Amino acid sequence: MNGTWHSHWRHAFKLDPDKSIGDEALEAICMSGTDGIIVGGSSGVTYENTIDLMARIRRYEVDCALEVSTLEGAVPGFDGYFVPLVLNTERSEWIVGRQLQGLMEYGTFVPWEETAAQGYIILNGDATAAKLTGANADLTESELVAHIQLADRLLRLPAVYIEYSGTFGNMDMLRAASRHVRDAQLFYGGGIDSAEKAAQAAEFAHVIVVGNVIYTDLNAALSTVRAVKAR
Ligand SMILES: CC(C)=CCC/C(C)=C/CC/C(C)=C/CC/C(C)=C/CC/C(C)=C/CC/C(C)=C/CC/C(C)=C/COP(=O)(O)OP(=O)(O)O
Ligand SMILES: O=P(O)(O)OC[C@@H](O)CO
Ligand SMILES: [Mg+2]
Repeated sequence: MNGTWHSHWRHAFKLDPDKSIGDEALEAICMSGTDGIIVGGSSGVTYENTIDLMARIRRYEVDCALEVSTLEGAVPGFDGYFVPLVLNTERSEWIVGRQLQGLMEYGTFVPWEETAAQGYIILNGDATAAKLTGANADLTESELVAHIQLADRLLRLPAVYIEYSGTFGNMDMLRAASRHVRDAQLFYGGGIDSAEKAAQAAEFAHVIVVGNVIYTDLNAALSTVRAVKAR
């Protein structure tokens, strides 16, 4: 794996600027022992709600990265930036189109040392991100392996993200992905709502990302950190 600011991560929470979280819950998340907080969402992300959330997370020492999903939500001041490229869509707008627009607008301000592309492979067709980007979520295992080779070997992306947002994914698919990743950091996110599921996904992914459960069952969310750190 490449040596970058996120290369030591094993666990991350994803906070959605479009959702509200109280101060106590935010403190518990930031002080949980997680390796990083990712700020990101696939809809309703604006400059205002992103900068608001960043300022609140900034009270804590934890690494805080922005996953840039809209042009208007590109806010300076984060510790790091992830830029998603969706690999399993035929709509070039989501592979390079919006990213080029972003670079035309903010290229001079990008902190390159702290910015990493993420090759997204979206495998839950019901996820907002899948619908938005027209992702082909019904990949066979060999198609998935080809996508991993594309991201890791051909494009040499620093990170590959197996995304099942909203549902716990097929661990056989994640295992297959993990067997074919060589240099990229493998992220997994989707439906982790217990220590058991966190441990299962962490068996194959370098980094597990926990999102929605933060807003429905905070204690279950916190248990996922312990599950990964105890390994
Ligand atoms: C000014 C400054 C300092 C800038 C630094 C920022 C920076 C590095 C800018 C670079 C410029 C640039 C390249 C900008 C373009 C960014 C852009 C618009 C890219 C497109 C990203 C993309 C493919 C978005 C599609 C949706 C997607 C894959 C989002 C990822 C996050 C995700 C899936 C979240 C889950 O969303 P959620 O809402 O929780 O979903 P559920 O409903 O399923 O729960
Ligand atoms: O919200 P969940 O389903 O936990 O997924 C986390 C993350 O992968 C979303 O981009
Ligand atoms: Mg979500």
